Amino acid sequence: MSYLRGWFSLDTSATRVEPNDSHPNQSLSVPEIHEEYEDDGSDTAGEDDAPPAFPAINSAQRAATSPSSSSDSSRGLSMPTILTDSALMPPPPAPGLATRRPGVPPPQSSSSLLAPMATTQPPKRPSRRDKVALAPGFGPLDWGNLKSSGQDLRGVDTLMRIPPSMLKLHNKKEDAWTAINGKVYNITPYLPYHPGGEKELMRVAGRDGTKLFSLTHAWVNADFMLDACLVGFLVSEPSS
Ligand code: HEM
Repeated sequence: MSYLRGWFSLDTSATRVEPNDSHPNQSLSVPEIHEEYEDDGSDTAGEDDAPPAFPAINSAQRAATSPSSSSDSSRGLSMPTILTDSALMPPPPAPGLATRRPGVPPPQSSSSLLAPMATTQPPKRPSRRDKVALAPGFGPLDWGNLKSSGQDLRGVDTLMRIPPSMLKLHNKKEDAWTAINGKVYNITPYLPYHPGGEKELMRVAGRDGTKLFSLTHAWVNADFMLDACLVGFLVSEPSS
């Protein structure tokens, strides 16, 4: 501790630094550097500067270490214990990745590190019931091309006001109309392009198909799909 005294006392051993030209108002008191920092015990009777044992003598950490080094540890000089393989936590009993099969659940084990079941299922195949093989040249892009070709897909000269009794007359494949959201479309040209098949599409021929259409695929934009097939607007039956 004696070496610290030089910092706090203004005794004569402090070297005075005279102000120089560049800092005329400053003066610094620099302690004289002592030869050695070791405590000689002469003026610090009763003080103990030895660092505390770490871990503390009675700590749980020390109690957990090997008793063979107890004599060293009491002086805080113990070496850390190096764990052998058998002292380490054993690895989980998971089977290798090579044994995993998609769709086959891993053996039930709470300690398994395998991915959860949901990610081992094979992709779901679409239901065959709804799948319809479209003829070559009748895909969505082909329908888009036909719509923009300028070909007449309406079959009428002007847009009409169409009551249900008139709609009803157009229920054949060669002449099929349906109403979706108040608009009447000629669906005959679209029949071979419909991804759900002709048969399903014909279920709404000659009638208001809004409900069945929305129940089947509300996300499909009929307005856009059939804009080139618009023939008129559904109106209520005229009272005669
Ligand atoms: C009247 C106007 C209709 C239009 C413009 C239309 C259009 C479409 C379109 C664009 C798809 C493909 C949807 C997708 O991949 O997400 C589709 C699929 C389908 N549509 Fe329609 N549809 C119409 C009416 C109907 C009707 C009345 C039915 C009968 C219930 C129907 C049954 C189906 C079915 C089952 C599919 C699924 C086909 C598959 O994924 O393989 N559609 N339709």
